[in-house]
Amino acid sequence: MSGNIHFRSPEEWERVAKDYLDKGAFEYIQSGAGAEETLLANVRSLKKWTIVPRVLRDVSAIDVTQRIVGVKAPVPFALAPVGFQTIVHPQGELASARAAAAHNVPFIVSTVSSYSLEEIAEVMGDSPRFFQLYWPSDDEIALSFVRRAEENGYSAIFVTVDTPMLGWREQDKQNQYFPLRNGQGLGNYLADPVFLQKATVTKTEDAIKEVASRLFNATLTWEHLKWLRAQTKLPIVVKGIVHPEDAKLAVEYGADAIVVSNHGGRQLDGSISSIDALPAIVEDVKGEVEILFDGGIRRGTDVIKALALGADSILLGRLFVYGLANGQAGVEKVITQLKEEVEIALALTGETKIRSLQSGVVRKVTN
Ligand SMILES: Cc1cc2nc3c(=O)[nH]c(=O)nc-3n(C[C@H](O)[C@H](O)[C@H](O)COP(=O)(O)O)c2cc1C
Ligand SMILES: O=C(O)C(=O)c1ccccc1
Repeated sequence: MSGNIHFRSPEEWERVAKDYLDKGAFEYIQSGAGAEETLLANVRSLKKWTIVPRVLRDVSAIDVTQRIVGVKAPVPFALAPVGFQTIVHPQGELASARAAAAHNVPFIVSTVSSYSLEEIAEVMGDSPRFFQLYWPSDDEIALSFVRRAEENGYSAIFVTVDTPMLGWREQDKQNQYFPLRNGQGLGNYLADPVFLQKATVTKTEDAIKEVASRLFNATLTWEHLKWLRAQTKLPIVVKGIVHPEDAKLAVEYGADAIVVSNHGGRQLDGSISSIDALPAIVEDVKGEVEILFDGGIRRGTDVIKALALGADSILLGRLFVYGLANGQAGVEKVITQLKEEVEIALALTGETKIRSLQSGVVRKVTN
């Protein structure tokens, strides 16, 4: 149910979230790394791409369904993996997962979710879901996460590769705001038999230390991906690619899909905007691997631009997180609003199907 939340623009969703949340939590979500050049560039570069619509093409029957990593979805977007969702709403991932399930929109559970992947699966029934792996410093724990995902109906593993360590987050340092340090985002670790066997956790403080020391793995290479490929039959999605050479390597190492993403400008500041990274990657690997896209998507027209430039589907990050300030109803409203907006934008572009969108309908302005 979307409750009785009335229409809100993306800017309003953000403003409402800002009103609801305390400063540390809101800025943790909103901010980017360093001087926030990349955070801004994600949004600004999307605005530089313009749509050049076609007319008189009978757009009376619109179909925005799309396959997303093996799932037939009613919309060409899914909810991105976002950790620590209880900093936004007490129901956290349970609320956003229920919202996704209500509309059959794929939901991606982060390794640092506040609720465990088992708890989230339970509220989702048979609705589509994927698991995002922050590969821990211990391969046995990594494998245990993957097995739990397999056993609980997650139908793909997203391996995030742009985070061998956390980016330089000035806002969070100023606010001294680190959700992990407050004991958030431990859901998957605290429910993991292999982790519990290896770590001494008698109180929350110990748990935080034990997780923090294992959470990221700066030794990862493409060989790890090869190893994972041999361990699971689930599709593997490599999240966090912006260089075409890495897109080719992802194909070579057996990825089924990639996410063209710079982590919403939260990792390497000064790195290329997602939309500017997309065309070269599409040119090199389109057709060999499914291409997902995220970064700066706030409106239906942004979705159309990224799809026209060759993305197969989109992940929503902050947009749905701002909706979550209003719980499940807020996330549902974000989903239904964006769906309608995508339908209208597709028709007004002069197309009736997502897969008919071609790069000929977009042009980059240079001024
Ligand atoms: C608060 C927050 C937490 C995030 N946590 C994760 C995470 O746990 N794993 C991950 O792969 N990406 C994470 N991301 C990145 C998103 O999956 C996505 O790439 C990004 O938000 C897309 O940009 P957008 O917010 O402009 O849509 C997070 C992003 C935000 C804003
Ligand atoms: O905030 C993030 O973007 C994120 O992905 C993350 C993951 C683990 C710990 C801290 C941040």
